[in-house]
Amino acid sequence: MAKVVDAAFTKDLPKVELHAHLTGSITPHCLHQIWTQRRLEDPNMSLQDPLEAMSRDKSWDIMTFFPLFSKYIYELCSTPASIIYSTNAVLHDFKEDGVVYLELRTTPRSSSSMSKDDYITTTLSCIDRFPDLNVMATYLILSVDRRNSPEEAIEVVDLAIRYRSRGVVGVDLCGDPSKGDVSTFKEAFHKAKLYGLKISLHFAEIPASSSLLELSTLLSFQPDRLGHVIHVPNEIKDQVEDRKLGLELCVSCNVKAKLIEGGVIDHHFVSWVKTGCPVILCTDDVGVFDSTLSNEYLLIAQAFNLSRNDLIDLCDRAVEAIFGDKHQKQRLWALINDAREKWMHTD
Ligand SMILES: CNc1ncnc2c1ncn2[C@@H]1O[C@H](COP(=O)(O)O)[C@@H](O)[C@H]1O
Repeated sequence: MAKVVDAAFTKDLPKVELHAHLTGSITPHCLHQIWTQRRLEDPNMSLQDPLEAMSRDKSWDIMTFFPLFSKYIYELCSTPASIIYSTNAVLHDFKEDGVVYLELRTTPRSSSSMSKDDYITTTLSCIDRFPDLNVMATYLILSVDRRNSPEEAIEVVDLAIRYRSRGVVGVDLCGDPSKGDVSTFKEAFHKAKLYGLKISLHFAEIPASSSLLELSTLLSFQPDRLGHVIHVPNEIKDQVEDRKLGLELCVSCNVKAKLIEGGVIDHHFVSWVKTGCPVILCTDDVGVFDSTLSNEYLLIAQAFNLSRNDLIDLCDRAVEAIFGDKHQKQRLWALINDAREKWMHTD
């Protein structure tokens, strides 16, 4: 009997998740709990119920997606209590899906009841206190938003340096790709590199953010990994391949936010997986796009006719690109070897 790739198999795979935005990973259900509590405290609160605002039949594009955070979820999750509740839920959800190593990324933000420092220490405390740390190791990446000023970007890097000993492993550049001038962040990313932080960059998400100038500037930041890599011109593709950069591919996000034309079968996974770059399947924003990491593996297997061994190999290569240390890598490779052994003997 052929050994099928099904949901039980992809859930059991020891997966690493390297591109998950914390706020985008909160489910509408969890946000609804926070909304309900807020309504009890303030019956005049006018924010829409997340079950409606983020209903599953809603369709997203670049114009509607980014304001969902800046104008809605950030309003809802603006207190330490809501950050604790939602971060714990996100950690629990990834662990339940069979994630064994997680790098969560988040943009430091403040509100009337917390500073950026408070936001980060609150998130790090949730990670420290997570009861299943031995099952799922979690690290934090701090994000610079493309709308940030150069000073704000340096502030993010300084925070990352300050909280390094507590589990911050790198910095990211994210946000609406139609906004901002990436060259203004040179100094910030240079400082990050100088202090030994790892760098991941959102790269070529839309045609407008894929000019030779922008992509060459981003490569000059010496990134360790790139996210999305959709509209990459050939000369830049060669450089990415030469450097063997880790590539964080977010299939459902790209399809559902219409960053690519067509469906999963049309995804650029197929062109990158043939290169020497480690390809890492990631969820991006599971709370919005409603596809868990195990489901991403299933979708890719179905679309490209991949076997169990192909998926185990994919998990194996992904480990090369983690920002964690060699002990984490050894732990992950041991888990992957165990999975290979187990599934070889299971129908
Ligand atoms: C198409 N995918 C994407 N492309 C670019 N940036 C994205 C993103 N998905 C999420 N973000 C960035 O992550 C923030 C939310 O999480 P945090 O508040 O940081 O935890 C968004 O505001 C956006 O800046």
